[in-house]
Amino acid sequence: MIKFDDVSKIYGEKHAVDHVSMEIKEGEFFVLIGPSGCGKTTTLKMINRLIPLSSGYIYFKDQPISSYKLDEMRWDIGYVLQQIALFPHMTIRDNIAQVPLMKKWANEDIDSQVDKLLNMVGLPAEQYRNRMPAELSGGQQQRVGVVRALAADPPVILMDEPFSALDPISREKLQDDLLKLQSEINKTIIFVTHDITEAFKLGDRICLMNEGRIEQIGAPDDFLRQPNNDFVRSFIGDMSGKVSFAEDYMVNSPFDNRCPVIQPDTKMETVFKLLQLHEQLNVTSSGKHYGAITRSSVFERLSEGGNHL
Ligand SMILES: Nc1ncnc2c1ncn2[C@@H]1O[C@H](COP(=O)(O)OP(=O)(O)OP(=O)(O)O)[C@@H](O)[C@H]1O
Repeated sequence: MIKFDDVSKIYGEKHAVDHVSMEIKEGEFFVLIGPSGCGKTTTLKMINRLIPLSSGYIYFKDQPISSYKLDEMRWDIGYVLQQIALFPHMTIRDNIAQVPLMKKWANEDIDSQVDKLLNMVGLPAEQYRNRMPAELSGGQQQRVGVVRALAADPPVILMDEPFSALDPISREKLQDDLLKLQSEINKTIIFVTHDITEAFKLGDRICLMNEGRIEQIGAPDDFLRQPNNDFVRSFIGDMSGKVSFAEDYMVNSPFDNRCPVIQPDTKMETVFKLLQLHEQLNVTSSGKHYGAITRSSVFERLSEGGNHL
């Protein structure tokens, strides 16, 4: 869907992005992560031509991005920022309707699209479509930002730290909702964050950058099992402790035969996500409820040396 071929961006002497080649597949949730200043935002903004390339090529649907008419390309690539700027004098509906209007959608199609998307992100359309932005909380405005980016049905959405200004609870909720939304609409999402937990939770694949270069690209599991080098190891450092815990859990879990979500062949990253990112798992099998387990109860019992959960 998006391909980088030896792309660089140079400011003066500095390579903000340094000979990057990578491919982002259709329908993929692709996360760009790395320390501050490593080139994440520059990489993202080159895709929708907010920043011109110094050298190399970026392809969108097999065509160089420079071959598209700028407006039309941007309509096909939604964009969500950390601080979304809704037009304060327009209703939520009108804010969302801007790109569909430019694409000359019929009013009734716009209305049904706005309502459908608002409902999908947990803002019942009846209640929210006619409100003004000032009547929404920060988290609700961020949801509208996601809807606005999706409004004209673009195949690709770029997201630049969209949840980083939110409190942890709203942030986790929005991450969950975005994952659910992604499973329903199956867009290609390229998501910038500097939060490793967020990257592991959301990403099908993660691209870890450092000083404009790619240190590693792969599924979360690849990072955990086969970090490319010391930089990767130290970047995911905190995560590795959690991994050995998840591995212990896999080995010692008495739930293997009962828990429908954790089976002996369940990918480690799935177990990891379940345990680290959900405080509680409800364990059921064949309609029978075995009760709820939490991370801390697993921890406690494993550390007692037993596997008698
Ligand atoms: N317009 C500019 N002029 C000069 N240097 C720039 C410009 N924009 C970015 N840079 C430099 O390019 C490098 C990459 O910046 P970029 O914003 O892509 O990093 P980032 O990984 O997104 O960082 P952060 O996580 O802090 O947002 C940085 O060293 C930055 O100082």
